[in-house]
Amino acid sequence: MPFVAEGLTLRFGDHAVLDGLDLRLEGPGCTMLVGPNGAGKSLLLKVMRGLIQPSAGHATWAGNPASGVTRFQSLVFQAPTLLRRSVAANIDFVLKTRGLDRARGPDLLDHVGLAHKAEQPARLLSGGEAQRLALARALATDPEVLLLDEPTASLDPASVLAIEQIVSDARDRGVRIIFVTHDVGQARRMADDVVFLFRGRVEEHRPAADFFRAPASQAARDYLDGNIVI
Ligand SMILES: Nc1ncnc2c1ncn2[C@@H]1O[C@H](COP(=O)(O)OP(=O)(O)OP(=O)(O)O)[C@@H](O)[C@H]1O
Repeated sequence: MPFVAEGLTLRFGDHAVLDGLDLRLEGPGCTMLVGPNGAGKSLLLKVMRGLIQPSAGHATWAGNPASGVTRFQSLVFQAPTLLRRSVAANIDFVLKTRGLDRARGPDLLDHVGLAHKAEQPARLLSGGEAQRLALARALATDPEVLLLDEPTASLDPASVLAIEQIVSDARDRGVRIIFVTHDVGQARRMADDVVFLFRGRVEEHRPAADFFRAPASQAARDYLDGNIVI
C-alpha cells in the first residue's frame, strides 16, 4: 500500500512542525525514520496513522486519506498501554473486538516468547516483555502496515534484539514497516531505506546503504557523526 505525502504541513500556532513535506514510500520493506529531536518524526507517524489532520497538503495510502485506512495498520508507541488483565486477555480482547479467530491467541504469544506468561497479569511484565506483548497485539490483526514509534527506547539490549527480530520477521512476511528511532545502530540494522527528517521536511530519502555510506546533506552527516544537530 503506497504512501504519498505532498506539501504536508502541520502548524501549531505560527510554527510549522511539518513544513511542506513530500514523501513517497512504495514497495515492501522497512523504512527507518530518523532525524534530530523535534524534526517531526512522531508527528509524521501520527499523520500517517490518521490521528492528526494536516493543516495543508495531504497524506494518502493508495490514494485514500490516512484516517480511512486505519484498520489495515497497527501502531506501537514507546510506552505501550496494556489492559489491566492477563497477558492472554490482552491478545484475546483484540481478536474478539476485531472479529478474528480467537484460537490464534496462544500462537501469537508464542511468536513473541510470552506463552509461559499467558496467565500472568500484564502489569507485572518487564518493559521488554510489555513491548513484546504490544507487538503481538499489533500483529494480531494481520496489518499491512506496522508503524513503530521508538518501540525499543529505554529497553535493555536483549529486549531490543528480541523486538528487532519480531519486527524483521513481520517484514519478511510482507508487512510494510515504518519505524522511528533515535538509535543510529538500530537504523543500520533494520533499514531497507532511510528517511532523514530535518526541520519538518524530508532532507534525504535514500536506500540504507547509500545513506549510511555517503549522506548527501550536512545535517545528516552531522547526525551520523553524533554531532548535536538542532
Ligand atoms: N501538540 C503540540 N503542540 C505544539 N507543538 C507540538 C505538539 N506536538 C509536537 N509539537 C512540536 O512539534 C515538533 C516535532 O515534534 P515530534 O514529536 O514529531 O518530533 P520528533 O522528531 O519525534 O522528536 P523526538 O526525536 O524528540 O521524539 C517539536 O518541536 C514538538 O515540540
